[in-house]
Amino acid sequence: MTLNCANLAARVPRILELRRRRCSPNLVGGAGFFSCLLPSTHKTHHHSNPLLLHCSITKRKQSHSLSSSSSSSVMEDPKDLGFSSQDPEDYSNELEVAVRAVQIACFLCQKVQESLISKATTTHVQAKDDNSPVTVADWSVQATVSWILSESLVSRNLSIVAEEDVQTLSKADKADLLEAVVQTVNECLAEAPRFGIKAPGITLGTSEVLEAISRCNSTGGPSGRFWTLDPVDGTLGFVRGDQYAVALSLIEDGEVVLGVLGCPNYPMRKEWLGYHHRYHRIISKLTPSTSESWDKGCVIYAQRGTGKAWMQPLLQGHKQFVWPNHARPVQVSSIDNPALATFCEPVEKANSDHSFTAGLAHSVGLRKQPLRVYSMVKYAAIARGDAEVFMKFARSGYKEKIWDHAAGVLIIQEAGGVVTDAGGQPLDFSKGMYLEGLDRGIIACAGANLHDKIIKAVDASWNSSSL
Ligand SMILES: Nc1ncnc2c1ncn2[C@@H]1O[C@H](COP(=O)(O)O)[C@@H](OP(=O)(O)O)[C@H]1O
Ligand SMILES: [Mg+2]
Repeated sequence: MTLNCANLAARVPRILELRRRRCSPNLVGGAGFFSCLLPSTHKTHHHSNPLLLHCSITKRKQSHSLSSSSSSSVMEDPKDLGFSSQDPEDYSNELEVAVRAVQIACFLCQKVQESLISKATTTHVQAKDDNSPVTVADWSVQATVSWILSESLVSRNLSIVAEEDVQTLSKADKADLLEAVVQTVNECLAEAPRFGIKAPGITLGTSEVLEAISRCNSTGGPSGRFWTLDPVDGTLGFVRGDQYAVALSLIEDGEVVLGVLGCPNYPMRKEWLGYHHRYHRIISKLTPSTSESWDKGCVIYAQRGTGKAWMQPLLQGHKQFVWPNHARPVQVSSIDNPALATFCEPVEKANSDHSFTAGLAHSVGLRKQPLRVYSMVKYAAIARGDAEVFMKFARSGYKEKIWDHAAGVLIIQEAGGVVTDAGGQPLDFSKGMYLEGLDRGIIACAGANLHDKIIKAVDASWNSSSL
């Protein structure tokens, strides 16, 4: 099935509508993270979240039109973006809690990754039944985020679909591992006040940590509200000291409404994304941490229907998190010439057929070497305008999980991009834990032109492929 601009418009009218209304396409540049910040007028809305220490959400009065090329360091009220009172529900409280939780999760992952690498220990890396790795960080992040969400969002029944379960951790011979998880969670939550989240009154015990992990046992579905969490997406990248992501999304009645992606190793200079991780580590040791040239790590997030995606740095050193933590808007690239476009894909051949995507790249005129990156950092790269195409074609029979895509898909869409399956249909998050009905593969692009070309190329070469 092919997709041209007309039927894309029919399928994803909201994306195109937002593109028409969007700001100047040049907001994302190679400049430093904190550039483009404009002074703005603020109003403060107090809310009564018991767990947020800093009980204010800062919103900006509409001070310039949407067609302005100005950027801002603050969250915008969806109502300021021209929605009426019937427009999307106000998710600002959930968004703020989710971003803080992901910041804390990134802090936790950085500590665990440093210790894994510096001690060259494999004790805390386990193999799952499918032989994929799982670490102390996976369980600890799941417990921490689950605990923060359940304590912070008391007004709603909390439902979370997440990657890890407690089976391995609960085995008698895994007592050391469980102890390491409990300790990691408590050390991390002790730092929560720095992120504006109240720490537990007393240290969490083993049963509370296990309960927080196993609470994430929802299976999703077509109705109601649930979160998806991939505590450490790209665990292979994580254990290798490379790229990985923390991915949190909120899904309501089958639609992703919030997406938050923490990317602790994302380099602020996009050209570093393609360098080998060992090189990164050598350079980061040689470069003072204050140096602009080696700033890394960000949290990217978006709310459905706002037409904007935001990026903020990870909290550095011993600083206090102040919402919105210097957030600035990000936007997809305006490059639509395949010869100039960068295409990214999974590092592992087992996760996506590199020879099939090489054939597609050749037939649509993508000339650059593929950028192979672990995890949903690839979605972040498209949303930030650092790459233009992401393709994933898993082996036949593999079922994609919703937590591996939900946050990234929404962020790309709100940043102005297009994400569909290889038949041009939107990904369906309403069918439970898996992206049931996914047609062949996933294609995310900065714009409709590139997307259209790739969809046509898939159709042309599919029958002769081995997939
Ligand atoms: N055989 C397979 N085919 C496709 N995707 C797979 C796979 N095995 C695992 N994955 C998914 O690919 C994710 C990693 O993505 P990438 O290859 O882009 O780095 C894994 O996430 P986890 O690391 O969270 O398990 C896992 O969900
Ligand atoms: Mg994953």
